[in-house]
Amino acid sequence: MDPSQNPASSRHATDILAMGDALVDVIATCDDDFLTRFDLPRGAMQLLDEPQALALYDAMGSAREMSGGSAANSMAGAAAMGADVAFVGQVADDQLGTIFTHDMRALGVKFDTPPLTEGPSTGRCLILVTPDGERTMNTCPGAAHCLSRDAVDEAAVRAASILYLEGYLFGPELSRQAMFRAIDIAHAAERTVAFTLSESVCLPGRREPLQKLIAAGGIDLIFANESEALQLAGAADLDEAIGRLSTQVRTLVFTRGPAGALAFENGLTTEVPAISVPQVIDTTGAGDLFAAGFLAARCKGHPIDRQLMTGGIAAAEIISHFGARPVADLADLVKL
Ligand SMILES: OC[C@H]1O[C@H](O)[C@H](O)[C@@H]1O
Repeated sequence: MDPSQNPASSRHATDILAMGDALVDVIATCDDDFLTRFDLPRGAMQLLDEPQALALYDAMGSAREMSGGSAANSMAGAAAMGADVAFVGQVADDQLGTIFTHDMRALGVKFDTPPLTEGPSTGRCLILVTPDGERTMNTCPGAAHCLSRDAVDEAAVRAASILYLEGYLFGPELSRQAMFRAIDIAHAAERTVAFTLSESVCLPGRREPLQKLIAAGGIDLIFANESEALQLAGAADLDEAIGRLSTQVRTLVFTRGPAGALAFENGLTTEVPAISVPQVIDTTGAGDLFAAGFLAARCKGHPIDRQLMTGGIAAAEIISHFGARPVADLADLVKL
């Protein structure tokens, strides 16, 4: 049995330790013309350098700032649902880094990666939300992509039932090596390694090393949306993707937006419908909060359908307002 599913026999100090981009989100609304005018990739994520980020920031309308980062959002959500969680990510010794650190700790997430004292500033993600609730992300990763192997604390990885890795951080060689080190430590300690895909891991130059890692048994659980799963597996539909990936990964979890979510584990497919919301305000963080709910329920030993449902409830909460950090009482909503 996957040790992450049986808390009684695998009581570790931490439920989940995540590695991901440490970012502060800058969120503004815009119309579709704005995206066209600035040639922004609607519904996707692109990387910006510092001058590009400053130029886009100047052009954006009034914005609100809040801590973000995909895996960091997941840990914030999992903590809110009662999981004991930790985060490894790189900030700089600056104001945004202080804000990010404060927010993580205030939410109960253990976050001890020392800030960079020289080099790039703390990363930020300029997010534009169109009237249909779709988010377009423009990330200036800054310090986040300076995360190195030294930031991985062996004892902290060993102390967690699940190591949760974010696809965005798999791009730069430096942080990819940090992830490899964490995977080695986690597997030597017989922990579960979960990986959330992002569209960026499907880029040439990233997809191949990820496929190699998967083929070598480096990942036990994958989270993906439908399009990421098809691209990674080189498949035409989800059944084909499951057929290919399930020989290499023990648990596959696919989110399908309004069509719900499904998991493939132990030869069985489990599907759940999406939770409907009165209005989709901002889809930022939907996948992050889905993973948070799924893992929080898994760590409490709930069955796979409850894990999927919990992910769906958390995702529904996050798309009902601006920003990728929960505002409602998630613990009360999911009642784990
Ligand atoms: O998944 C959403 C997150 O991705 C980006 O990394 C942003 O920080 C945002 O909060």
